Parts: sequence; structure tokens; C-alpha cells
Amino acid sequence: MILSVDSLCVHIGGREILHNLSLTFPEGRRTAVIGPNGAGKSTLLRSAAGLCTEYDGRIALNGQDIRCMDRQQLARLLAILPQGAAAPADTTVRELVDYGRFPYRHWFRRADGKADREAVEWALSVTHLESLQNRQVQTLSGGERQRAFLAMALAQKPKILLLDEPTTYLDIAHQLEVMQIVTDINKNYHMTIIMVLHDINHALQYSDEVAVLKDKRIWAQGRPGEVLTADLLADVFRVQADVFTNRLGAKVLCPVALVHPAH
Ligand SMILES: Nc1ncnc2c1ncn2[C@@H]1O[C@H](COP(=O)(O)OP(=O)(O)OP(=O)(O)O)[C@@H](O)[C@H]1O
Repeated sequence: MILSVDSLCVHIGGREILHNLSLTFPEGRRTAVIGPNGAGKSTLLRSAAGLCTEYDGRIALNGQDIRCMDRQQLARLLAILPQGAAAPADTTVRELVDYGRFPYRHWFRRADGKADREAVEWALSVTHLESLQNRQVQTLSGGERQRAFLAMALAQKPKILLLDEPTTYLDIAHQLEVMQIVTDINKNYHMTIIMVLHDINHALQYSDEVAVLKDKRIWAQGRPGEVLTADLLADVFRVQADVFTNRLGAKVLCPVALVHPAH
């Protein structure tokens, strides 16, 4: 399942947010979308998920325009974990994950089918939430809550998973845990992952492709190790960075200082 964005222009409140943006997300790969605050990363993800419908251009799944799909049809192919997702009060983890089955339900069929139960069990299992399934979502820690929302998106059994800053507010161990779960899902189930990340080193370590957004446009795109350089960080983020090789032999960028504008 290939997600392609062609000549995408988004205006919100009379302001241009994305300008003539074209991009193809490779099937079965993990793509990191990075860029400064306000570059339009969330808008790109929300548009691709059908949540932002006021745009010019074309967004397609395997060549089919998403505007020609109804909400349930799109949700069987693509799931999004948005920033700051909130659960209704008094919802248990299992109930939350079960909401992820909405693309497969009809108004006249409320009862759970076998496929629904299996999808919920699977989503709870890959996110290591079995023991927490009867807890109220509002009692979970930040890391546990993030896994619960991830499980809800997975219960949709999508071909493509969109994650908007999935590690925000998590400590470093829980950040790595979420990134590892996402990597396992990608490897074991061939699910395409598209994730907005702020941590450049997560993009280096956990993605196969990177798309860099700046000033409403794609600034650079390609393999993370080639695209993410000290020069790019200076150009895009105005940050000086040192480059290291870590103990796994992987490239690491360490931000050191702001680039001072030339006088
Ligand atoms: N509903 C909205 N109403 C008005 N402006 C909006 C709306 N949604 C987004 N914007 C504006 O569009 C621009 C891009 O926002 P977006 O959230 O897509 O950026 P981002 O790259 O994801 O930023 P961040 O890294 O800070 O999350 C911002 O200037 C934002 O204020």
C-alpha cells in the first residue's frame, strides 16, 4: 500500500500551511518526517489521514484518491495516532483498544466478532498491555497511555500507521520502548510507518527514509544517514551539531549551539 501526496497545498484560516508538496512514502518502510515547529508536519499527517479535507492537490493510496473513500474504508487502510490523544472518561484500556475496531463495524452489528476480539488481543499483546487491559486509561502513566493509544490504532489493522510525535513527554527508556514496538510492527507485519519525530537521533536509528519539511515545503528526502548531516541541521534548524559514531557503529548528531546569524 503506497501513500502518495501530489502537489498538496493546504490553507487554514486564509494562511498557506503547505505549498505544492509532493512526496511518496515507500511501502513497508519506516519514514520519519522531521522539521522545525510550525513547518506543517502535523498538517501533512492529518491531511493524509483524511482529518484535514480542505486542500488542493491529491492524496492517494495505491493510486486511489482518498477523497473517493468513505471514512471506514480509509480507516481500514490507514490509522493515525495524533498528538495529545485523549480517552473518554472511565474508559478501560481494553475498551479504548476496542474503539479501534470501528472501521469494521456496522450500526446494526454491535456485537464483537471473532476477528474483532483477535485484533484487540493482538494489539494488546504487541504493545505489552495485557496486564493493564482492565485499568482505567486515566490512571495510566504517560508511557502506558501512549502504548494504549498505539494499541487502539493497531486494532484498526491498518496497512499504514501514522504517528505524530509518538515519544513526546516520555522518558528516554519509554521513548526507546515505543520506537522498538514500532520497529517490531514494521518488521513482523510489514506495516508502513510514517512518523513525525523531533529527535534527530531517533530518525537516524529507527527510520529507513526521512522527509525534511521546512517553510511549507520538502527541504530534503532520502536515507537518514545521508540526509541528516551537520550542514542540514544548520540550514533547517539553525543548530550547530557534532557528529559521532555510537557503539553500534551508527551515526549520531549532537546539537551543540545555535548558529549565529552572520553580521
Ligand atoms: N487549525 C488551525 N488553525 C490555524 N492555524 C493552524 C491550524 N492548524 C495548524 N495551523 C498552523 O499551521 C502551521 C503548521 O502547523 P503544524 O501543526 O502542521 O506544524 P508542525 O510542523 O507539526 O509543528 P510542531 O512541530 O510545532 O508540532 C502552524 O503555523 C500552525 O499554527
